[in-house]
Amino acid sequence: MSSSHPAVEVSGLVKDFGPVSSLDGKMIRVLDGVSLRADMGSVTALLGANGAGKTTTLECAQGLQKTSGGSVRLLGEDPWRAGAPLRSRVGIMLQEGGLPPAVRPLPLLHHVAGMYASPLNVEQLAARLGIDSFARTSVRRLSGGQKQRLALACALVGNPEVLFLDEPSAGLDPQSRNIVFELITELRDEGLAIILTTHLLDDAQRLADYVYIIDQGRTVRQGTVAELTAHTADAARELRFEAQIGLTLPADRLVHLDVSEPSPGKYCVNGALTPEDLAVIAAWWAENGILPASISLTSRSLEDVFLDVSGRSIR
Ligand SMILES: Nc1ncnc2c1ncn2[C@@H]1O[C@H](COP(=O)(O)OP(=O)(O)OP(=O)(O)O)[C@@H](O)[C@H]1O
Repeated sequence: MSSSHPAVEVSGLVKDFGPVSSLDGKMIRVLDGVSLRADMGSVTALLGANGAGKTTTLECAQGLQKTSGGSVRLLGEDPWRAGAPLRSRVGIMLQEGGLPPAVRPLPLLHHVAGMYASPLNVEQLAARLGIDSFARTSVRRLSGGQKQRLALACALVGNPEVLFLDEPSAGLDPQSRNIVFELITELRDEGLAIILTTHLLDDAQRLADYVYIIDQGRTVRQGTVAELTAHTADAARELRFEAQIGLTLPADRLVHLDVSEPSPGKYCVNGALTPEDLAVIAAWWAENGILPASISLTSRSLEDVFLDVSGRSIR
């Protein structure tokens, strides 16, 4: 497996679509300077809201879309000009799946496997992804989550070095999601480069070694999940607890924090909480004979980072 190049290197990527009739025939710029790098043996996530430009970035990196500017390298080559040898080293799972409706899963997987020099064992892969349980059903009758698992198997069966996954957890129930996530982690540990898109912060948080936040066609923040969530200057935490309705919290002793009762009996203290603040709150509970029904303390999440950089929630 070659590791002399990054698996994917995108620099200043620009993509225009059009001409668009509703814009008087003008072009529309959907990517305006996306840069990223994905390494072998790592999971790289492109995280962003619907329409941010994640799929278009992947398609340019895969050579499925011609770029309008900037540069793209896939395993050291220009993917738009590259031929079959490069494509055989790359697995792609598109968002729509692109599966032929009339075939059954196992013949389809055998067919795809037959196009590669050293494919994975079809039966083992099918068993691993639970595809054997719906092996006799034609693609058109599969549920969304079943199609998703089959599309993942099709992307994998050629034994690729680089795997692109567009929204891999879309439509999966929690059990299938765990199976797919375990497989992705295992493939990463075996040395594959995995590049995935997601608008689910939890997916990025659970899977990604490195995250690029894409917003309005630009890379706006990048780093490991730990780096992105650990800006000391704004290391926010949130304390939530449930108790009697209508309590007045000691806001005068917590002046640097945001103290609220967002819904009756549910209290929230937000901001750069210190151990001393927690002691103040615990003392106030004791003084007033309050035993909360539930307490939670959470750290700054990727969601907060996304809010910071884009000014809005990802959902
Ligand atoms: N062929 C096209 N012609 C015109 N505009 C397009 C075309 N393909 C995508 N776009 C626009 O480009 C923008 C980015 O789309 P893209 O699919 O890359 O976003 P995304 O981040 O993957 O979103 P999602 O999470 O919804 O899949 C959107 O505004 C979309 O409408």
